This record gives sequence, C-alpha cells and structure tokens, in this order.
Amino acid sequence: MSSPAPTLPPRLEVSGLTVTFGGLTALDGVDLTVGAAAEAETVALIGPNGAGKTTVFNAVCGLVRPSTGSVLLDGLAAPTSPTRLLDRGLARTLQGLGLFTGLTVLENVLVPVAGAAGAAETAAAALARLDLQGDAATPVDALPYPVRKRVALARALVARPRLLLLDEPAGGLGSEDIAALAGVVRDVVADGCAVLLVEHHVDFVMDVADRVVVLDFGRVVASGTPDEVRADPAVEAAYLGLVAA
Ligand SMILES: Nc1ncnc2c1ncn2[C@@H]1O[C@H](COP(=O)(O)OP(=O)(O)OP(=O)(O)O)[C@@H](O)[C@H]1O
Repeated sequence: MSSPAPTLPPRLEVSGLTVTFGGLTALDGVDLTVGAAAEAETVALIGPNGAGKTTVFNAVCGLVRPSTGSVLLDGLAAPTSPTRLLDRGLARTLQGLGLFTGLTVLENVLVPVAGAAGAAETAAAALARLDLQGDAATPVDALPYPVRKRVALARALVARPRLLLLDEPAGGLGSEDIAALAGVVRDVVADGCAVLLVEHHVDFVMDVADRVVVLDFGRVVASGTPDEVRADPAVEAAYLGLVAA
C-alpha cells in the first residue's frame, strides 16, 4: 500500500503574531495562512484604519520585530532582508509607490533583477503583463498616478514571486483601472503565485479574494469566503460600513 503524498506547508503561515509599539499593542495573537498546501489563492486583509493590516505586512517582511509569534514561508522561518525574501519567493508593493523617481519605467522594473541572467526578458514580460511596453523609456515622474501604480506592480512581479503582498493596490484608482487590476491579480494567481492584499476598496476585495480576514484592534475578528464575511452581521456593522466609503 502506498503512503499518502506528504502535504506541502503553506506559502505563508503567521502564528500568534503579537507586535507592540511602546505601550500600544498593534497586533495581538494574529494567525493567518495564505496558500495552504502551497496552492495559489488570494487572501484579503481588511479592517478599519489602524487595525494593524500594514503591521502584518511589515512583520512578514521583517521590518518590525514581533514580541511573540512566528512567520513561516514554505514552512521555514522567514528571513528579514528584502533580498533574501525575494530569494525565497516573496515580493511586495508599498502603500506609497516607492518608485525611483529619476529612473525610467524599465529601469525601475529592472531593479529587483539587476545582474540576473535573463533580466531583460523577465522585465519585458512584466511590462507586457501590465500593458507598459509603450512606456518603457518614459521617466516614471512623467506618468499619471494609475500608470505609476502599474509600474510598481510590474516591479514586484519581475522576479516571479510565489507570494505577492499588495498594500492597497486599488488605492487612488478609478473603476476601469480597478477592473484591469482585478484581471492582473487573477492572472498572477492562475500562474501559481499566492497573493495577500491589504485593501480598503471593498468591492475590489469581494471580487478578487478567495478568502477574507478581518482585523480590528490588532485581532482577527472574522475570516472566511467573501460571502461568509459579507453575511456576518458583526463584520458588516463594525467594519464594512466603515471601510466602504
Ligand atoms: N512604527 C510605529 N510606531 C508606533 N505606532 C505604530 C507604528 N506603526 C503602526 N503603529 C500603530 O499601530 C496600529 C496599527 O497600524 P497599521 O498601520 O498597521 O494599521 P492599518 O490597519 O494598516 O491602518 P490603515 O488602514 O490606516 O493603513 C495603529 O494604531 C498605528 O498607529
């Protein structure tokens, strides 16, 4: 009799994460899993301002040190330097754009893969995925905000991450750009990359997320499919109404 195939660990497993800033408990025992059994999926982290969403990202990326808890990538402790995180398949976008303003679109997108074999090809593919081929030689400063937002996403995708953290990807975008963004997120997941996103735009979240985790005052107060979370009267009353504006 053959033994069952071993289950792969999740792409991201956050357990009992507690982060304090002086006397403030920003995260209080947060558990969160993205990509169980290494499958790709989209998980959205929502909640009111100050709930702790960005702090989860920062703890996952080693930018803040938890007082307790663990962050595992593919079952192993997450490194804390951006280069080593990228080597382990994790890329992120920032709440602001974080682009290099003196550089062109292509130069920005090349930064994470500088010196790597095949960098030009992977950069070209990332530009194509975000419909940026025509803007490759344009300085990013000369482009409108929604296009710069796509450049930031192309830069995160260029190293072909297996886990992508998106911090408010729909922020500042109009409905057409948000629809296009939803298409890109779906394509990325279909290609096998798991996505964790923090987002205030509830319609976008409900459209793209497989699962939604609701944070409030640093604690997970609900989680489930978009329909489950939407149908939770406590969530609706306490959070969706607040963040849907
Ligand atoms: N470096 C820091 N020093 C002190 N307090 C901080 C720091 N970073 C975050 N906080 C506090 O931790 C709490 C969680 O903040 P965080 O930015 O993670 O919330 P958020 O859910 O991402 O909010 P928003 O939706 O407004 O971006 C807030 O009370 C915030 O003021």
